[in-house]
Amino acid sequence: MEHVDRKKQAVGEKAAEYIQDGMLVGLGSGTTMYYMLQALGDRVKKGLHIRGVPSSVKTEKWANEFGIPLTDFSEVDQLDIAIDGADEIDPAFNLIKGGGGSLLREKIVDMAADRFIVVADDRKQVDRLGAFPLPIEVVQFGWQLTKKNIEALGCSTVLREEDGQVFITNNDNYILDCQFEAIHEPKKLHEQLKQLLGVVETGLFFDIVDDVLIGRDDGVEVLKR
Ligand SMILES: O=C[C@H](O)[C@H](O)[C@H](O)COP(=O)(O)O
Repeated sequence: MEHVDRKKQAVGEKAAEYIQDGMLVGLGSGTTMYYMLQALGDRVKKGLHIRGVPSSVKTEKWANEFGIPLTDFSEVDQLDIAIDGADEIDPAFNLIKGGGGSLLREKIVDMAADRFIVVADDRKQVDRLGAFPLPIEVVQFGWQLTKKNIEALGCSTVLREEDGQVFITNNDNYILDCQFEAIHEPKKLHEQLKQLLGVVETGLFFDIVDDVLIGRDDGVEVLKR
């Protein structure tokens, strides 16, 4: 296993310990979450009773493989806890998410939770957001116009592709990866972007994180709001 994967595994396993019997759990997406789901599956096999709401088709598939019982927002409208990965985390616990293209469902799931815990390895900690291109989910129709309107806010954008094909989200939208010089005011930028026709959601998450678990060489560091 690669060094960084060991850190992801350590935080994933630590995060699974936060989940208590009877909880409704928001299940984030990404490679770090894979290890959380694996550890949670082990606890379920040992008798833990929980139900999870997955934030992507891939997370749903992994949860099924690990035997984690699932539900959805037709049955529940509040979650006890959500655990999710991140692409960047600043000192104020603002996040960039969406590197895997799941930002919209993740935001719906994470914001429905009473407590939101982020899991990441130490490469994700930054002083200021923006080195990682900000993923923005846009509707397919007229995406070229939406791209120009986003770029007018001061960034360059790339339409995301995967395996030579345009990447399509679980919600049948596109992702524009937007490189700003630096993101000084995440909330303000998010609000400006949301005004633009064609923008479905941004990968900026703010004001919702409770704890951050960081995987380091010497173990897992727990940062509290
Ligand atoms: O769309 C993907 C999500 O926001 C992920 O949680 C994020 O990209 C982090 O993923 P990973 O743990 O694979 O670095």
